[in-house]
Amino acid sequence: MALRNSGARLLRGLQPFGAAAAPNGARAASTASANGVPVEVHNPSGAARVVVTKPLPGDRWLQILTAAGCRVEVSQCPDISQDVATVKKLIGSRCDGVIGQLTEDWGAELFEALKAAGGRAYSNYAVGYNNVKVPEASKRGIPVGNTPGVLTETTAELAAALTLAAARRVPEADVFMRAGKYKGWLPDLFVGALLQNKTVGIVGAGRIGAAYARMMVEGHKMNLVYYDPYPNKGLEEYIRKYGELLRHSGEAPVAVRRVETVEEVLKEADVVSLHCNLDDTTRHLINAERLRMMKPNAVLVNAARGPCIDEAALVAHMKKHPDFRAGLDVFEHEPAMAPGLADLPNAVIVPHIASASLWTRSGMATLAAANVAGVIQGFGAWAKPNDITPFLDGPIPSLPRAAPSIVNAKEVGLPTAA
Ligand SMILES: O=C(O)C(=O)CO
Repeated sequence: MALRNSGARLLRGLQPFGAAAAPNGARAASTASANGVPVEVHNPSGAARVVVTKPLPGDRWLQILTAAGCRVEVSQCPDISQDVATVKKLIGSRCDGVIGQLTEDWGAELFEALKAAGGRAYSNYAVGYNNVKVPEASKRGIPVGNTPGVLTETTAELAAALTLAAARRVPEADVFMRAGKYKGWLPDLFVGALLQNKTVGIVGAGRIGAAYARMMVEGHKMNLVYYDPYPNKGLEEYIRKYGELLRHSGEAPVAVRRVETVEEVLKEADVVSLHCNLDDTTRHLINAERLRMMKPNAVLVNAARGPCIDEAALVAHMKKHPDFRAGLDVFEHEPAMAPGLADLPNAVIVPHIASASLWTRSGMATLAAANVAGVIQGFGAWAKPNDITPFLDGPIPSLPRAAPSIVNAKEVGLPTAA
């Protein structure tokens, strides 16, 4: 069921993102039609045409594109997910670049349409890009951007919130209160799990996984066990130093250990949080067999990608083990949920909002725009993709002359720019 944009905005209680924003020096938006799809047009006389498939928050992204001489057309299509046919209409016969969404299927058909329209750049408005068949873009010489760095803490905070909510049964207790069922304090009312001094396990110790691990280790003095094909020495060092600090203060120190297999994490941890990319090696990483390896009262958190968990197997496991808890931000077949999931009191479920802080969502827009504007202006790929802060504030004319994060820079021969 496609929710209409306007309805969704009402639900969020927000003004439409970017509507009629007139960035410095640019004229206010007008409306037009791109092959029947309504669009809002900014900087109509811009030399390069850039399509943005959804309204985005803030207006720095628009300032960046208009300063780069782009005419910007923002889709006003009311469907939440725009299908390939709609995006092709938006691309039309001339399009220099697109900022697209993780809900769109960017494969051969769309990259062919973009190439045929003279397209030179694509950026996902997301750090994850499992919706993008990058080799199809590379084959056509189109750089693909993403938005790392600005989601790290926001996403990790939501994963931590899901962990606490699941461990301490917050949504269940909230529903109970609202139903007027609270008749007085009881020793056994909504008894949950204490996190302090337990073991948190993470699968994937990249930026977001490491930030989450720090939050759980520092905040709750948990020990960390992690699986990642590559050691995260910085994280290990940080936790060792924190352990030393605790020891000096007369407290039990915390420990960190990298293990060789996902199974070791699952067997050992009281809380397991997934922070891996979705690819063929991580699809159904958590299946019935691996769920059985976990402690029957463990907490499983997923703010990565839904298909990393076999959701039907999870539902069956949670029915059998009512003390097993899950905190899920993402779902295998979004926006649908596996039958029975929504009825489980031991599941905490939220609608893919891990990156939903205004700072992050605006920063993602800035980075996506800088990716597209950078490539269109002939800049190379930013040499320090782990430090995108120079793009986030400061006057637009002084931005680095680079595209902040291009995932296939090497494949398309984009040079590195400092
Ligand atoms: O950026 C991503 O990959 C998301 O899932 C949404 O923020």
